[in-house]
Amino acid sequence: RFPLKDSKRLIQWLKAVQRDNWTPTKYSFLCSEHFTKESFSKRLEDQHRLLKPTAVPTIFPFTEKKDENQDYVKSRTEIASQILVRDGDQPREGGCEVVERTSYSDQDFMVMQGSNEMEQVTFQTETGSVTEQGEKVCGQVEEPLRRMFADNLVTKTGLQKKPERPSVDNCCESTVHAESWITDRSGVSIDDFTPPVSGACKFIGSLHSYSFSSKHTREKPSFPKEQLEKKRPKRDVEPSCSSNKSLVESSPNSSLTATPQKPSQNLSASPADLTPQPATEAVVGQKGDTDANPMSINEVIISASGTCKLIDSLHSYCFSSRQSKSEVCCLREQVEKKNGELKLLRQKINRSDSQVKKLKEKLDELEKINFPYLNSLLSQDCETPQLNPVIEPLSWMLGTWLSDPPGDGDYPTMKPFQYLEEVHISHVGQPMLNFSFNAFHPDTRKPMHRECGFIRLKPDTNKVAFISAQNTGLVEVEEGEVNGQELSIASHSIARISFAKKPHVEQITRTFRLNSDGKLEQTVSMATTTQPMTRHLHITYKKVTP
Ligand code: HEM
Repeated sequence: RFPLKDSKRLIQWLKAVQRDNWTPTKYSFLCSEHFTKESFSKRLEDQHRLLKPTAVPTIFPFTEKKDENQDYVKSRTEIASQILVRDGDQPREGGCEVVERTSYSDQDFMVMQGSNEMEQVTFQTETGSVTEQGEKVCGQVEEPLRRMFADNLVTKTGLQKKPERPSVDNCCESTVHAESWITDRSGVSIDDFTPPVSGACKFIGSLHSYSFSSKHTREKPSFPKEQLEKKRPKRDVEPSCSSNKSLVESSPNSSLTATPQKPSQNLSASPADLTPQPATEAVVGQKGDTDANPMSINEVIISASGTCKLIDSLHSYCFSSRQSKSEVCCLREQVEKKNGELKLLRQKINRSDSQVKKLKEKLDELEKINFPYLNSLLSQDCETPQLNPVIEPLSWMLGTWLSDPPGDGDYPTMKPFQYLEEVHISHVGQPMLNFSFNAFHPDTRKPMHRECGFIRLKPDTNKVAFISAQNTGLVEVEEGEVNGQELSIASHSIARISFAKKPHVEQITRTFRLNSDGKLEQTVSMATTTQPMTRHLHITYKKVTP
């Protein structure tokens, strides 16, 4: 820094600088290149190079010597006195972050012009290697981050607007190199890095600006210098990434109000990583000036890269969050699609249910047809009237009976056959029994022989009359006796339709018996016009109703 408080030395400096119409401020710095080796001493504790309080710059490759010009010297003296009157504040540490390359009379020398506005950027000679280091660090970060960093740097410094000056020394080479690195990527907006339509990303993106503005705030650290010095790593220490904590600590005056929580386990840098590192020797002046410890550009790069890494790690949460949201949306679409399919399936099921219901009804009908005896069972719901006492001797015949096993049929004129038969013998309170015999084919369940009629008892006797009408066109009356649980009857009269099939039956005998096992047994014999009395049927029934 220019020794603004030391008028004598300030005049010497200004005289040496030979710059017209220029007044140094507390943000003005002179490059260490303009001082002899002897102008520096080393700090005992850390061997840090310090400018001696008596140092005056002497190294200036001017082609013209103006130091002999008395007017010029006078002018320098006036300027120095004005400064002393106007500027009573002691320059503060870190008061300059950005330096300006200036020249005078076609001669290049370095004056670092710092301001809170970070107007311009120039690298010092010494920072060249460190800048490369910074670039290396930046090069390790992802391209979007680099671009974002460059964008921020350009935006903040207005580098694009500054015409590039020809370089004449190492400092300037560094400058040019850095500028080209920056301007090559200057067209990229931070929005390019920030995911679109993401409030969180925008917010985190805004933290990048804080990562730079926080450098400004380091000009005015809230903690004592000693504390700061302890936190500072050595200059030759490789800068590392910063943690979230360090971000907060390094920005004591930042208006950052949100503190991201635990951004990444990978970022393990200590809080000291983001504390201002010692500026290059070129910007260190006398003892009083050593307090002025501005951020050099390499520190900006390094710290910014570390901070940007940190902020970048926050973005990963945004991305994962957005990815999760995307997955949720995807799943929601799938669920909606499945719901649609489910709705269609339900409609199909309803239709199927309806069809099943109809089929079931049809099946019931078919079962009734195929198993007419079951159908008969259903009809048993009717309340049975009181049994007429007249027919009490035949009461053992009451009930519904099913063939068990299938009945056997034979006759000399035919092959033996089997058949199923259901028998209903009931009463309605009258002095007679109602009966129906329905035979079915055992395999096809097709109806075969059927007959129905009445069984009457002659009151107070065991004489029984059996009146039957058959589907073959035969009408007959059989009479006989009931003895116990056996009824034996024989044809009394037979009539038939005129077109009855031949051979005509001429005689019929039957026997009903209730066996000891509770089964009803029937035997039918007949005589036809061609065959003598021969058994035609034999069957036993199992009672299926109480
Ligand atoms: C009391 C009752 C019945 C009488 C009077 C009767 C009478 C006859 C007569 C006259 C014939 C002809 C015989 C021949 O061709 O030589 C016949 C045949 C036959 N009957 Fe009966 N039948 C009776 C009950 C049944 C029953 C319950 C079945 C059981 C399914 C049955 C099944 C047959 C069969 C399969 C034939 C031989 C084929 C035919 O001529 O249709 N009959 N029956």
